[in-house]
Amino acid sequence: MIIAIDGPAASGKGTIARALAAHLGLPHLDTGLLYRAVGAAALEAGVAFEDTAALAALAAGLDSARLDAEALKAGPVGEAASRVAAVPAVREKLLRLQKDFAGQRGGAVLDGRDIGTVIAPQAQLKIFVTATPEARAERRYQELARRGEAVTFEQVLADIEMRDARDSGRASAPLMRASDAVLLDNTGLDRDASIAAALALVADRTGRS
Ligand SMILES: Nc1ncnc2c1ncn2[C@@H]1O[C@H](COP(=O)(O)OP(=O)(O)OP(=O)(O)O)[C@@H](O)[C@H]1O
Ligand SMILES: Nc1ccn([C@@H]2O[C@H](COP(=O)(O)O)[C@@H](O)[C@H]2O)c(=O)n1
Repeated sequence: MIIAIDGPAASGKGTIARALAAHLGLPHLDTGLLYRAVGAAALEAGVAFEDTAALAALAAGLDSARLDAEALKAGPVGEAASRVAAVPAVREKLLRLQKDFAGQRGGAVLDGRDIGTVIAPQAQLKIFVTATPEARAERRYQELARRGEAVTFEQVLADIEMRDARDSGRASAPLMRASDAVLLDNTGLDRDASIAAALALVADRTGRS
């Protein structure tokens, strides 16, 4: 069974994806980490976001087995990820890896922006997770504060709104709800309630509880 989870920044899609994967015993891929890794590599190498050939080369050379999720979740990397993710040649280089992960025997859970629309349109269950920008910014602000990053709520909200606009507005595989995706707005739901709502969708769709 393939489960595709998409949604805007800090909506909680990764939290849900991990929980569903653990519950069902399926492998999970946080596809945002791939774009974050390319963005981080571009920042480190001083590659301009306009240099699409160099960005594509960074994506092609990515070692997905050696991603440091903790380091890649740092605030500035998200903005860089969103910039490189708008480059079609970068997306092209990361496509095969994601499609292969989705297509592995037994199934998988993937979360990102284009899983239900591009990576795994054949998924048995698609969930589009969202919440208000303010709720999402508060969650991410608390997370960054716990990590010791010196940011304000306003900065986090501005970053999220800018990223959402870029991710939704780009020509290549924009952030959007697949026509057959179930909408899960978890604005008023805490972490556990959000996971429970997603588990109920799994049970409803597959009969597995
Ligand atoms: N329903 C919820 N209520 C409150 N906090 C939540 C909820 N779901 C997730 N969180 C917390 O919000 C933060 C963002 O969640 P998560 O990383 O799962 O979002 P995401 O959509 O995967 O983010 P990203 O855009 O970085 O991929 C985390 O600190 C997580 O623990
Ligand atoms: N399938 C995806 C996943 C992510 N992106 C881009 O990466 C950025 C960072 O992703 P997070 O999930 O870690 O926030 C995101 O803002 C997107 O630009 C993508 O394009 N497609």
